[in-house]
Amino acid sequence: MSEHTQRIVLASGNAGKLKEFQSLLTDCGLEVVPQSEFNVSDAEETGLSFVENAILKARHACRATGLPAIADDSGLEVDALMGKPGIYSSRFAGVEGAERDSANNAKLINSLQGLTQKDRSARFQCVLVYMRHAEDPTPIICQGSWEGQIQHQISGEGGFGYDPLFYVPERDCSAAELSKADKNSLSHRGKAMQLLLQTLTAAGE
Ligand SMILES: O=P(O)(O)OP(=O)(O)OP(=O)(O)OC[C@H]1O[C@@H](n2cnc3c(O)ncnc32)[C@H](O)[C@@H]1O
Ligand SMILES: [Mg+2]
Repeated sequence: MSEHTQRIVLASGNAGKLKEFQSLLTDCGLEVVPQSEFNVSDAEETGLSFVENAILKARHACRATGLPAIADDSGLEVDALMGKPGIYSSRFAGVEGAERDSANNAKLINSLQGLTQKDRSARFQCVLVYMRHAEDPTPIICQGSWEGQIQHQISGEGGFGYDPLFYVPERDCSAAELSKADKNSLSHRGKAMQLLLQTLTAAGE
């Protein structure tokens, strides 16, 4: 990483992700500013993969600000649902705004009714894209995943999204019951961010 602090836009409108990024990026020498501070709107997620959507988000933020951007596209793959909701995780129940996460969780609980623990395997996926400018032909792409199971009921107050339903075998609790630091050390996002920081450091960027 170069000696001066590089301002980078964080191309996400998700407050839960932003909090996690803040702690993942402290002391890394980067000044990461949420896209809301530049009044950047949410990008249209028209891709068919996490990679495509993360690129669309990053490019949209680069274009609007003229700065490098980091974007995250992530989601939950449930084996019993053949990998759904996947890239459509935030749109699973079709509800926007403050009720979105609870509506998605309620729909997931209903979708898996009658299934025992052995049929509830699932994983979070996260793709991070670092784009230097809107026409960057070689964006850095890093991925992380996190294996777990879908609980029958929600538990815990932390995290966001599907965390209250995501059982973490290593800790015998839900992702919403982990401390922030513990979630970051285990999670799909934490793993992808570690890879991204290593790659940026190795490239001297
Ligand atoms: O696109 P941006 O603006 O970043 O915000 P978003 O919430 O729409 O984010 P995504 O399009 O990447 O959708 C990912 C969804 O997957 C879920 N998700 C991703 N990471 C998660 C995590 O760490 N814990 C719980 N749920 C998560 C959550 O419901 C998100 O809304
Ligand atoms: Mg989104």
